[in-house]
Amino acid sequence: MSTGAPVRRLDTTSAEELCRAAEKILTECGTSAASPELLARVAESAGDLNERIRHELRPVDTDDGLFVLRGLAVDDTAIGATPAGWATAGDSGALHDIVLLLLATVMGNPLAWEGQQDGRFVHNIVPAPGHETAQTGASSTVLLSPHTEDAFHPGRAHLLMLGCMRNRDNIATTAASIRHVRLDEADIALLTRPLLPILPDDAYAEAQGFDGGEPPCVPTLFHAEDGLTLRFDPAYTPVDEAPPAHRAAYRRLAAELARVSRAVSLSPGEVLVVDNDLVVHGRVPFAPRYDGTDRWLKRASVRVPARRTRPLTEEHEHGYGQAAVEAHAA
Ligand SMILES: O=C(O)CCC(=O)C(=O)O
Ligand SMILES: [Fe+2]
Repeated sequence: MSTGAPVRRLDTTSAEELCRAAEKILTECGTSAASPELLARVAESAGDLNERIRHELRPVDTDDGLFVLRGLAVDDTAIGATPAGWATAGDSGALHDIVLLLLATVMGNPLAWEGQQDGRFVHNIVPAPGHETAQTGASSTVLLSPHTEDAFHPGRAHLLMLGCMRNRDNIATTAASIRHVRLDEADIALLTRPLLPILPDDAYAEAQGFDGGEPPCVPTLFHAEDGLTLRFDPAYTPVDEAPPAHRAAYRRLAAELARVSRAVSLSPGEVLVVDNDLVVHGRVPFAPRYDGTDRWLKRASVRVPARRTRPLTEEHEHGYGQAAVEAHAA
């Protein structure tokens, strides 16, 4: 069930075609872990997918800044137990990693990070013991505050994909679009000024130790050709260092995002696609089960070549020494 999110539906033939393509690649490569061979096979296979699949994966085209793709199936028995953490997930649900990579490749260029989840292109998002209150995907009992994915980095995704494997308690992802927010011109003017840095989040231990330069100050809002975009991660932004007027504007933006926030509870097989320049996402708190039946999402990040949704000055940021790795040659 998804509350109010635009839905796009893959027909059965297309879903089967995707599944067969993924099975073939998995048989040939034996794993969904990144390798040049796997990525080459994904690129080739994505190029052969039918027109209807391409149509359903057209760019996000409403102010909601997201859509839910339905029609794919997940066999709850075949995927096995929910892994106890990303580090031990290995090839669990590998077929679905490859399906997600194929979809990501139709929409753009999948991204991986050397410093996150062993450089995999598809991440496992599961609650992990000891991380309950972290501000990362591994948390559970706290609200994961609304954020732009990898906001600290100039190479962050344009699109974020969350594919649902299991979600027995219907735990919602939250999503709030900057295009639904009401702010006055003075607040917008303040928030388009580069006054505050966004520091690397707790999923990036190495980047947090970076000593190769000062954290760059970045604007929170940006006037792109087709409207406002945002780069927002309050849990990793030292908002208290800004002058009072700026702080107040930042708080009003946060309140507006909370006001327009929607809950999207994914069912197995559904894939949520979020425009990471328009929408901040998070997750409601929940009680982890830790018995192999926990909520389990697969996450992929996508760069869309030639998108003009960000200030050009981002190109000069050091990115805290983290390198985003693109799956396919540009
Ligand atoms: O668990 C969720 O619904 C979202 C978690 C999250 O922020 C992410 O995976 O990037
Ligand atoms: Fe996230």
